[in-house]
Amino acid sequence: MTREALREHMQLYFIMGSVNCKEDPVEVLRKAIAGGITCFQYREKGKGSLQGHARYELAQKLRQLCMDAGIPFIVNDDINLAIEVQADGIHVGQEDEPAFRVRERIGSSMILGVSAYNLEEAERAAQEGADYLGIGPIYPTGTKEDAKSASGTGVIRLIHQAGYGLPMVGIGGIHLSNAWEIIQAGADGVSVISAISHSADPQAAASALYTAVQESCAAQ
Ligand SMILES: Cc1ncsc1CCOP(=O)(O)O
Ligand SMILES: C=C1C=NC(C(F)(F)F)=NC1=N
Repeated sequence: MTREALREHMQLYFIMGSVNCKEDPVEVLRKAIAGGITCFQYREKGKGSLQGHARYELAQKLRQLCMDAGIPFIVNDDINLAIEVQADGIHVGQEDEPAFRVRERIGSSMILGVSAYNLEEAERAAQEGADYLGIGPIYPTGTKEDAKSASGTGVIRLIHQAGYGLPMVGIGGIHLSNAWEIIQAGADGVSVISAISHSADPQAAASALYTAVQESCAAQ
């Protein structure tokens, strides 16, 4: 996938695991896709998360939905699972394997996403061959237990101005009311978990977010 195609897919990047949903994760993703998400990450983490065969089974079902919809299916952290289910990509955080080692394992065909909290981490990720960056947490979030303190949109502006040219999304506490600030600061899109996964109507939530991002991009 070209960098520009990937940039397009970063507009509304939904992330979810079974822990983030009250309903059946397969149904939540089906609705989110109907609402217009442009990329999906399977992030099975935290208390009560699925392991082993149950995790593999769910990953396969979610991957099939993404394939049918033509959107990238990214796996968080679990490189073996990503390779096993032939995911389109892997996303790693700063505490995980260093990006350059992950790249050695997955090769150049898989998408490699890397989390960055500040300019220094973004710089290192760019040097180590990341295909996109996830910057955050931008706003306070209750979804990731060990999240660092919310940085605000300044770090997105800083990294955008550094001009690495990598597609990037903001993440952390993003909702319909603040999505425009993420785009206005220079991100190519927004990444959300609870704004969609906790919604009574994931399709409507995704659709509203997608419209908000589209309008913010047009205003840039
Ligand atoms: C995975 C992750 N990384 C930084 S914040 C976060 C959680 C984002 O969840 P939400 O969109 O519900 O705030
Ligand atoms: C911790 C994370 C930070 N950013 C992203 C993404 F939005 F995909 F870039 N995913 C994560 N799991």
